[in-house]
Amino acid sequence: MSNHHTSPATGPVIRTVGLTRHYTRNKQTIEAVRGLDLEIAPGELVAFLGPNGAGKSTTLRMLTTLIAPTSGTAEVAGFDVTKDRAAVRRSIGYVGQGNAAGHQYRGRDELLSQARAHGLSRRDARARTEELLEAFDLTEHADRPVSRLSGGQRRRLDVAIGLVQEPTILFLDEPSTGLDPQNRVNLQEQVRRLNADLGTTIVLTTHYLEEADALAGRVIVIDHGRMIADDTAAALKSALGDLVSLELASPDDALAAARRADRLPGAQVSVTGTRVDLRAPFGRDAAPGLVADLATAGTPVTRMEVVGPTLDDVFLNLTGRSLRETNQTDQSDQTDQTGNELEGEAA
Ligand SMILES: Nc1ncnc2c1ncn2[C@@H]1O[C@H](COP(=O)(O)OP(=O)(O)OP(=O)(O)O)[C@@H](O)[C@H]1O
Repeated sequence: MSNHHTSPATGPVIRTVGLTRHYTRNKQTIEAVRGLDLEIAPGELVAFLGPNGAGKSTTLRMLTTLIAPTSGTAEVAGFDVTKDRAAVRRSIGYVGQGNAAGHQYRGRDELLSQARAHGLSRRDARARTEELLEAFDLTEHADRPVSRLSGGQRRRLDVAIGLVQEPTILFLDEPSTGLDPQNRVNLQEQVRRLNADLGTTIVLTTHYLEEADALAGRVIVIDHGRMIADDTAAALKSALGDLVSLELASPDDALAAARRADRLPGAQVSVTGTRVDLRAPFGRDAAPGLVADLATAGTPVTRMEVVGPTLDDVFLNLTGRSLRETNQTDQSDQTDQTGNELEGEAA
């Protein structure tokens, strides 16, 4: 089902073994990333999904050579991120969480000079610039100094700048944070196109479930510095299965129905009053048979609802917490964003 396993002909473009990063804060050790083993093949589109503070940015910053691993190794484009930093940097594009554009410049000029710096002809540079301005809804703001753009407009410009050079491996750290839904969709479209048309390997972080789901490809779920799942969104969801909710005539009937539902392979069953919730792989397919059985047994179902699983259900099942709630309540880790150390000059 999943197509992300390395093909023997090419080998991975990103490989980590036991990749680990600790921080020390107030004499306490924070294990931001704990023993990550990962292989990403050329042309994959991978989303790291996890709540704030899960270790997504730290992983990306190690892979882009901005910070050094505490232990373990990582190779990007065949180069070691600690021994061969310059070579790694030449091979990748990176859009961090901060702002990339110079404040006094105009957005259009920033894009143009980036495009020229990456070797595009004047004509191609102009075409690429206009295309990106259009794609990110920036055309009418393109002649304003960056300092006078809104936060969302600046974020869009950052991502556009990261896309100018069309690198073979592109890292995007929370590219759509701060974007409105329309621009988020535009961005996803750009990312998908880059991946599909040019075969660019793309690794991005997100805490938006919808984004990881929509970009599909491969989703790596990270929590507390560890990889807790790694597959396509579709596979992660289908392994969890559909939620089938049955309404019975009485609580006693509900208990009887639950006992029957419990026999389905892989079923997780709970009863609330007259309602039976059943989560099972292929729950949708099993539901009609179950309903028929219950009718025969004299405990008929009065109402049934089948809901497909979401990635949030997947996260909830793995961690016992909802990713949505985790992101709403766990804002404390956000405060440290600017305190990130930078070892050596930026890429
Ligand atoms: N420079 C730093 N010094 C100390 N602790 C840090 C530093 N950078 C990150 N951390 C801690 O490491 C853990 C992982 O942080 P990281 O930024 O990698 O998470 P994240 O999943 O990217 O979250 P976010 O979505 O908020 O960026 C958090 O507990 C964070 O507070």
